[in-house]
Amino acid sequence: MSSLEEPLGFDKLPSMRTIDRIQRFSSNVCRPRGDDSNMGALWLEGRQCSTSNSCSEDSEDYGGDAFPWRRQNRGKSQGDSFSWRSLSLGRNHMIHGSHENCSSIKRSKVLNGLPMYVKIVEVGPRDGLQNEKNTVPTSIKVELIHRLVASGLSVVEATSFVSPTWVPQLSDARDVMSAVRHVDSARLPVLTPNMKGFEAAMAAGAKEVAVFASASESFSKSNINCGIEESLVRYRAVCSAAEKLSIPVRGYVSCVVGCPVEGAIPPSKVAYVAKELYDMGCFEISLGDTIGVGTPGNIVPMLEAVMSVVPTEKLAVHFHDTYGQSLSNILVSLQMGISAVDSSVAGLGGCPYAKGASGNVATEDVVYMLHGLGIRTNVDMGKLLSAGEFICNHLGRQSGSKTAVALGRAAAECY
Ligand SMILES: CC(C)(COP(=O)([O-])OP(=O)([O-])OC[C@H]1O[C@@H](n2cnc3c(N)ncnc32)[C@H](O)[C@@H]1OP(=O)([O-])[O-])[C@@H](O)C(=O)NCCC(=O)NCCSC(=O)C[C@@](C)(O)CC(=O)[O-]
Repeated sequence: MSSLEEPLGFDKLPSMRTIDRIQRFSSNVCRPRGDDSNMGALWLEGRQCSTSNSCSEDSEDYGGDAFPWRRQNRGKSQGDSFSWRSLSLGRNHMIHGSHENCSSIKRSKVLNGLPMYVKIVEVGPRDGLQNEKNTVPTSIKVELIHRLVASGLSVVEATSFVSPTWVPQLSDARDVMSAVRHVDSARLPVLTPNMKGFEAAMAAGAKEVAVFASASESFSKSNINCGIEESLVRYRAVCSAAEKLSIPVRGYVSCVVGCPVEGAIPPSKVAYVAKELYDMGCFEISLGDTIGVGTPGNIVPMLEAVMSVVPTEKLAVHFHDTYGQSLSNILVSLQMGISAVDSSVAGLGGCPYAKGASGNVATEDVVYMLHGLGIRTNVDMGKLLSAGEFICNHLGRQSGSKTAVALGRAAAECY
């Protein structure tokens, strides 16, 4: 067994003793109801509601030492109640996800440190499609972006201004960006590996960019043809040019727990690269488990190391689901105070330069879990499902989202 295949122990994990107190309310999707038919909704022990209906922690019941990393993600709620929009699955069939309000949420020692709102960064049109063998027409990519934005996602990574030799699938970056540049209801960042990419992105109308470094020297070389230090020099140039134009720059760190060449990556290396990106001006650092080998056992120490040098509210997590660990990794990240999560519609994705990398965690599955936890995302599940169905139909394959498959099956059974 290689070091990547060996899961780490549970000694770093928060206690899950009370997890069995969570009771899931089942739903009958064929029978429209407005009361308790919550798709994925959980009654949580541990959240209390003030008169303003914002959930608060029961700090007395909840010894602060148990989760020393719990911190500031309070007060992100933008509304007064958990109100699920009705989810349309077909002609006459609706799933009502009304969670009523948080007064219905009971107390939980395990789950009450979670944020009230999670920002989802949809990476499907970029990370999701970059590895597709067959060329996806520009018009399909543009339509996908429009559908994802229409579902309520506030950030949709649109494409990459990288070398067309390296990533042929995204060689239409300029045309994609030109077609969506006037979208103003969401942010549409694009990847830029160097100044050439940055300048091309600006010329095409991009208003936000992302740079992507690696915590693995070998992966950096195979992905962007230079080592970590040289990549940081390039990204400093991009950040400096971006600052002059008031363009926000997001920073990625890939291979945060494992590299296809080097194996396990020490948390200190991840922390180093994350801090460099932060110091050069990246407004948010997304920590990518590029090949999906992480478990909460190694994600927790990695996050602890990064959080010691970069503020928690500046961090996002980016998981690939190779070993089916993404949702547990996201949950533990939320418990540690993170409230920005990358995901890809229908679970599309994988890096062409990371052997063995599978799809990103599916946005539908993330939204299902978050809504089940009573966490707001502003995403309309019905519209998200339809965006996933659209791209899967085009690609001629079943969705990689278990939620999409289950809800699709449930809808079909209604006919
Ligand atoms: C970085 C380079 C460009 C270096 O590639 P290089 O071959 O070393 O570049 P070069 O500077 O030697 O130039 C060679 C040619 O490429 C051109 N070139 C140079 N730059 C650009 C550009 N921006 N756009 C278009 N063309 C470009 C340049 O103009 C020149 O053209 P020529 O003169 O020969 O005609 C290349 O390695 C590259 O594009 N790599 C990107 C690979 C990629 O996109 N990988 C997937 C990203 S996913 C990821 O990193 C992980 C993440 C973020 O998803 C998180 C996670 O999952 O964990």
